[in-house]
Amino acid sequence: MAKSKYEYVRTFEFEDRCLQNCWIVVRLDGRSFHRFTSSHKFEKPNDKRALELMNRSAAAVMEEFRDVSLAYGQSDEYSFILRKNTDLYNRRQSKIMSAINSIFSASYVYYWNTFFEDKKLLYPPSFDARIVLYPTDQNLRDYLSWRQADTHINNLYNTAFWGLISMKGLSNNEAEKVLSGTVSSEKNEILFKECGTNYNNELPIYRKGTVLVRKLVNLPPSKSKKHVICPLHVDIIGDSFWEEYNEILNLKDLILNKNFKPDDIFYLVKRS
Ligand SMILES: Nc1nc2c(ncn2[C@@H]2O[C@H](COP(=O)(O)OP(=O)(O)OP(=O)(O)O)[C@@H](O)[C@H]2O)c(=O)[nH]1
Ligand SMILES: [Mg+2]
Ligand SMILES: [Mg+2]
Repeated sequence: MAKSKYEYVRTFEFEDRCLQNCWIVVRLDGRSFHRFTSSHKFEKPNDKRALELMNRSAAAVMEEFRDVSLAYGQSDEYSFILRKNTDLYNRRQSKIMSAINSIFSASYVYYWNTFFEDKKLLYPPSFDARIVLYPTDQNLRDYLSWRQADTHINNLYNTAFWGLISMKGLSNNEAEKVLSGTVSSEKNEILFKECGTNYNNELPIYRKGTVLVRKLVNLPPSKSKKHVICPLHVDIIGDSFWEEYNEILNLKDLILNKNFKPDDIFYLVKRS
């Protein structure tokens, strides 16, 4: 086909392929969610429905892209891990990042009413995105450990902060002063003594965040093998998670999961 004289503009495009052999991590974060969560009166410090909406939207990304082998979310952020040998979009950064952000953001709006039946969406939420490449398995695990440690630090602080305000009647400034300079064990103790709350009894979804993993399971009634995405609220810093889900780092196919109970929460991947 003859080329038009305008064709040369393509030469301005640049190559943005992710380096081979690296884990690709896409992290999304809600833009100005301090404002968004207060406009929509999210519960403090954690709104379970909002976290479940984030999880549903992240599962939509995993339904679309098989090469996302794991995702981890907390607060207004989600990280998506693509297999290190993926050739999705020829590993082009801008394509991968923008497609994931778009599916996630659209799903967040699409599923809003499923989780907030009684709340109207007042304005369009939006998310920023970045992409980071990690060359070693250890780097990838350290990245995920960093995000889960962040979940713990923020959630312990927020639980103590809002506990002092709602149960002890302190002002924001007073609560901030009580917690200033305290280490984790002191925050745990303040929560227990002042608010009667044992931090360990807080919901795992708040304390650990959510990791989305793929499983191959037998589902009733036909008992046929189905590919599902399961939200887990478990430790991903230690070795046991990585031993149980060793196919993720070893880039192996899923094997039938015998521990799966059909009343576990899961999202069915429709196109097999
Ligand atoms: N009430 C409530 N607020 C939440 C919840 N999850 C997240 N947030 C709010 O969302 C904010 C997320 O923090 P950041 O991502 O650092 O800040 P941001 O306001 O989104 O600003 P940028 O990310 O820089 O655009 C928190 O500071 C909270 O104000 C929740 O479950 N309940
Ligand atoms: Mg944010
Ligand atoms: Mg954030």
